[in-house]
Amino acid sequence: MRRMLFIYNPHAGKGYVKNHLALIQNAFARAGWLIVAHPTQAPGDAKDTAALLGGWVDRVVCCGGDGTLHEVVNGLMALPSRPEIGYIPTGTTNDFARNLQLPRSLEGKAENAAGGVPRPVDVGRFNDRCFIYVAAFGAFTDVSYDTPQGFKSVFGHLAYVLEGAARLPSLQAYHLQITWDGGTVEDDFLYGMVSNTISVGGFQSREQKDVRLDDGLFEVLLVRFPQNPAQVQSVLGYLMQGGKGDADGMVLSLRTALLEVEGEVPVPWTLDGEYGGDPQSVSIRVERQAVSIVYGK
Ligand SMILES: Nc1ncnc2c1ncn2[C@@H]1O[C@H](COP(=O)(O)OP(=O)(O)OP(=O)(O)O)[C@@H](O)[C@H]1O
Repeated sequence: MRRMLFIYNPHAGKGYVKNHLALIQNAFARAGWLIVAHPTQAPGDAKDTAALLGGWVDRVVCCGGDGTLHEVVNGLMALPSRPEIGYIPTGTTNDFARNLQLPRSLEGKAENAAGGVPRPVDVGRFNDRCFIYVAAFGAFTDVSYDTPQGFKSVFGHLAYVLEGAARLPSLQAYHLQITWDGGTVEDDFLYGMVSNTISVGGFQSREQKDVRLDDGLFEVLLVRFPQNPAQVQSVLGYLMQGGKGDADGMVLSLRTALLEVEGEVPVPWTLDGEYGGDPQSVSIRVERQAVSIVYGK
């Protein structure tokens, strides 16, 4: 019998999954899986459990938000041989899940996690950690990990928006030297993002429109720090038009398998919406097709 490890965060989103565990596990059993279920007990538990038991199962089904998926991927990346990943998004934002064209109903999602086709997906290596869909620094990147989970659960997306507005005056410039496969740039930056996803927080850059999750390349968006009102307008216009154009040279967008970021001071990053530390130098490498995720028709 094929073995499945079912890791779920009972608090993700509004704790929605707690009332639907029988439906989900029934779909797994119907598809012939032997199930070991583990509700996460604390931050870090999904990663530890995936690393501890991942080598013993054929598939790990992760149920929660982007943070839980991030942890499961980090746990599995520590293994020499990795089981397939099924994903049932039940978090507040579920940004990454938008890439997977999952069925709308929870039962459909569970059936997909149990019976769908595994497809290769690239993983980003960020110094000694991994990320599945985004690593970012600068404006607003602290919002997703700075919001207490309880608050976020009740007010959902509204929390992100309110926290973001409260932080508008505290925008900071980061002086960075950034090197990628095809060039290098040194400047003051407002925001930077390395991603493997069609959108982040609902925003889509030009490169993200035709993303492939398994091409060995991540999309990079770098926004220079605006030095005068005209540049502020250019950046705002870019954001409001949903990532069209290059904002009069204020925005750089490219694709690469490697990105090195050198700061003059420590720079706080977020990885998949979780706090990623504040390293002064960062090396990001794409590990092509490092995991298999079950999705698509
Ligand atoms: N039992 C637990 N108690 C407290 N925190 C937990 C527990 N289990 C998991 N976590 C942590 O909760 C954080 C958020 O989880 P998750 O991403 O699944 O849900 P979410 O925040 O509702 O969704 P999203 O990330 O999509 O906004 C993760 O960093 C995870 O480590």
